[in-house]
Amino acid sequence: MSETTTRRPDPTNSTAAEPAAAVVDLPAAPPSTLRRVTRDFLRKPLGVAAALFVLLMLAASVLAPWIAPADPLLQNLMSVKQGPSAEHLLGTDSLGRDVLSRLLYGGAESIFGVLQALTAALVVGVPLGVATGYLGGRFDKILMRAIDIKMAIPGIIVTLSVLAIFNNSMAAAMVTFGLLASGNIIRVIRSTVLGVREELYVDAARVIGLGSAAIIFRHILPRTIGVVIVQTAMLASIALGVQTGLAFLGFGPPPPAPTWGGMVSEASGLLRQHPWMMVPTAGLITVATLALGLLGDAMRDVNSERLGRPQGSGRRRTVPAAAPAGAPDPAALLSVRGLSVAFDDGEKETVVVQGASFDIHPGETVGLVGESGSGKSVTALALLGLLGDNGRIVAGSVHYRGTDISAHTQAQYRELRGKEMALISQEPMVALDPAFRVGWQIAEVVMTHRGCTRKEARAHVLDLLAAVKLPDPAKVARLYPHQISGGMAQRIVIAMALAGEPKLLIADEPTTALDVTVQAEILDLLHGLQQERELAVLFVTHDWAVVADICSRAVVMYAGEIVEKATVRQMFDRPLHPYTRGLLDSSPHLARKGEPLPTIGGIVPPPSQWPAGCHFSTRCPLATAACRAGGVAEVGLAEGRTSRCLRIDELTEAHA
Ligand SMILES: Nc1ncnc2c1ncn2[C@@H]1O[C@H](COP(=O)(O)OP(=O)(O)OP(=O)(O)O)[C@@H](O)[C@H]1O
Repeated sequence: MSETTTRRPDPTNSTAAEPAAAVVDLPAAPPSTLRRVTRDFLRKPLGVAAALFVLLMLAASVLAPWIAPADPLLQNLMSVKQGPSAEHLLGTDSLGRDVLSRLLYGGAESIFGVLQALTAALVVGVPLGVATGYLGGRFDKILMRAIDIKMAIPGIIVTLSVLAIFNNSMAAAMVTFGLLASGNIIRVIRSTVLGVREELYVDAARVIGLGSAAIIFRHILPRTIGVVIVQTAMLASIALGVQTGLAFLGFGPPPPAPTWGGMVSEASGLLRQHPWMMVPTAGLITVATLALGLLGDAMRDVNSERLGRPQGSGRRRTVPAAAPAGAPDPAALLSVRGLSVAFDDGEKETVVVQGASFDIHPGETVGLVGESGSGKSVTALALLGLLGDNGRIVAGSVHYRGTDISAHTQAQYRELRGKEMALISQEPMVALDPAFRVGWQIAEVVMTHRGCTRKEARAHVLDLLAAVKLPDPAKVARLYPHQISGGMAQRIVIAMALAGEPKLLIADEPTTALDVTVQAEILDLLHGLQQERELAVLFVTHDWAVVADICSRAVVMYAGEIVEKATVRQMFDRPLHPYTRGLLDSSPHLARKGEPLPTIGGIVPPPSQWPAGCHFSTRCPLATAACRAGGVAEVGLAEGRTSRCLRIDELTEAHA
């Protein structure tokens, strides 16, 4: 077996002060988020110009009583309908009132109307959009149907009815407009949240035991900010149009009070005799609308640059059978019996893991091995209650420290995840939220599970970063995920997994995404941590070299079923299932020099195409008609081994 192990640096050569190959050149500590956002925004000239205009407009409206050159109501019949002059920079109207002063005073009314609409739309739209996207299910269905119905009702009729009921109140009209517009906001935010909640860092947050509220506030809401900003800017420009339109029609403050819409209305009446008046009034509204749109675009771009593009993990894929469950092993930390998992694709439920039984004892490392599509990850996620909305355990039990957790609610799983069991995933980068410094992300887990203060959490974070052999923990803690390498990211994910001091680690191909040298370092690290902390580990892998390196027992899975269980030595010496034998023979680490690498012909059938008999029968060189006739049970063998093969006697004899 020693020939099969990978050659790795000796972990004993690494010290916290001078970690061997783990040492990486750390980038300089990043500027603060606000500084980066400001710097990125200042690089967008149109956005800056729009922001300046909007700020100027707001300031001018607020400061109108102090900066307006004249009283907006003061009439001067001696100088009516005048063009721009030194005395009246934007001319006068039909009663000789100063147009600039009236525009300055009228701005407050328009801006106030826009704010009323935005407040109503955002207060209703953002929480409902986030809740419906995150929770899904019946709440989502009912809300979406309600929005469909609301969309079918003409908004103008509703607004005019409200104006009639509320005595032409502009405030009532703008709030109504905001409420009507909230439907769009709900939809747009919902679709963003639907994408974000599938991200692995959200799963990772669930794994570490964060509740829904914490996940929404810390991980979902920040990702919706860009959308909210764009929607707010778009809505502000539409609301400005609605407010000025209603004022144009004569709603809102009656004359002689200045309003932008009222001034455009007056200008349109004077179009032939005094066309100039239309220029500053309609021009201001047009430029204000344009500026709000450009500002929204620039802020959206800055936000998406800051957060990075949403990283689809591609982990989710589309998908009743049950196996009898035996008694759990009371000595095991985790005892799985007859576990079947199914996914619902909206039309039918498909079983993807069937009748899986295995145990993990305290301090033991068990390898879960098989080709891609065998059901390894689904089994691992089922143990953690992370099957998502369309997956469920349809049969069997999962006993953790003597308690069956297979029917746990998400609230109950949250108590376990992070504190008792933790997950290290395949893709460390996507398990980290790109918006936050890594130190903060680890501190969040520490505070959640250890109930300590921020200051205490900071000390724990540095200890954890040192435990995963990262040089200069204080500097690493200040980095953002995009500033670290894959190997560092995996060390940080491991530190997060250890933050709650779990007893069971589930490592789902934690080295697959890393290059070979880094893989070896991470394996060393995991092995060292497992020994130091006496952790039980379920190591999901397709790599026999990894199994040989760090596992004491192996569980082999094929097409949703466990086909063989044995100690690693037994399995390497005497595989008792044709699939295990085929897998071992085709392992590059076991290849004989000069001989072509044997392969198992064909591919793992998808769950919908599992054969009626032994699942491996379509690829098995030993399969007979009996193998294809019906399901094959798992048989217990000597030395605690099991195999799911009808020809087990011949296989045993062949090895004798
Ligand atoms: N969310 C899902 N919905 C429907 N089917 C799924 C879902 N997740 C996994 N499956 C299906 O379950 C089967 C087992 O997938 P799983 O990811 O557990 O395999 P695996 O052995 O871990 O493979 P890999 O090494 O590629 O991750 C596959 O056929 C897969 O398509």
